[in-house]
Amino acid sequence: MKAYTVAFAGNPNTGKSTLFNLLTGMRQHTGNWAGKTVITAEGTFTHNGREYRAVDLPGTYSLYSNSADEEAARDYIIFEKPDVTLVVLDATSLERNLNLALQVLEITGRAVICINLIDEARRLGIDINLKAISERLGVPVIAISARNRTGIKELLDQVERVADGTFAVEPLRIQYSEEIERGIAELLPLVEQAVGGDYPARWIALRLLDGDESLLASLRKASLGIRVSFPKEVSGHGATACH
Ligand SMILES: Nc1nc2c(ncn2[C@@H]2O[C@H](COP(=O)(O)OP(=O)(O)OP(=O)(O)O)[C@@H](O)[C@H]2O)c(=O)[nH]1
Ligand SMILES: [Mg+2]
Repeated sequence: MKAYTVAFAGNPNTGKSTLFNLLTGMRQHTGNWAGKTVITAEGTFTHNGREYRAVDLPGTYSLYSNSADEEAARDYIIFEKPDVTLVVLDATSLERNLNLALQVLEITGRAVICINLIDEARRLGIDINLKAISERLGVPVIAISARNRTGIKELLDQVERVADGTFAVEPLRIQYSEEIERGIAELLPLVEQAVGGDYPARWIALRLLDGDESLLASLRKASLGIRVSFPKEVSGHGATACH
């Protein structure tokens, strides 16, 4: 049986490495300051008799191309195509953290949302409606405390269901302004032709509209060349940001 690959994505300091260490028995550095994980770490664990390869991605606030960390996390999800991307969120600042979850869902529906630090949220009196978030996002949403080791079995059960297709994901698709949607519609056939069906064409079209040169460079490196050049005034970030 082939091992499933699970990539851990999330904002800095949301407990990705704490969860990674708990599952793999490894000792990735953890700490309470941002940017601890700079090198992607790999380990393995088993659940229900199945082997999983865990990949701890650097913490990022987005998957645009603002830093080497963001490019590394983005490229891993796009090109390595993990069976499941586990998006680890901080339960005490969900609104900010959900931005990254939405971006991951634009790239892949094979995702599970892991709301970590639920112990801290409870202490602060924060009540989270997991069912409502799951229905809205179209993927499983589980609350855990990596520090207290609670919710881990439920989390891995859902990871398994997404990996083996038992959970039929329906990732939320963000509807942008008419102008942006028109741009996507124009670009989409060209992107699909260039990259084929294995890559997230809508996300790539969106990033091209935003002038994301770094993504283009990564596509070229993967021999998925798209012949586009950006006029200077178009280049930049933010036009399609979902925040
Ligand atoms: N209260 C509480 N603290 C946690 C929990 N999980 C992790 N932490 C703490 O949160 C801090 C950050 O944890 P890390 O695992 O280093 O976070 P990370 O997401 O890997 O951080 P980066 O590598 O910077 O992206 C550490 O001090 C952890 O002990 C949890 O479930 N509850
Ligand atoms: Mg880390």
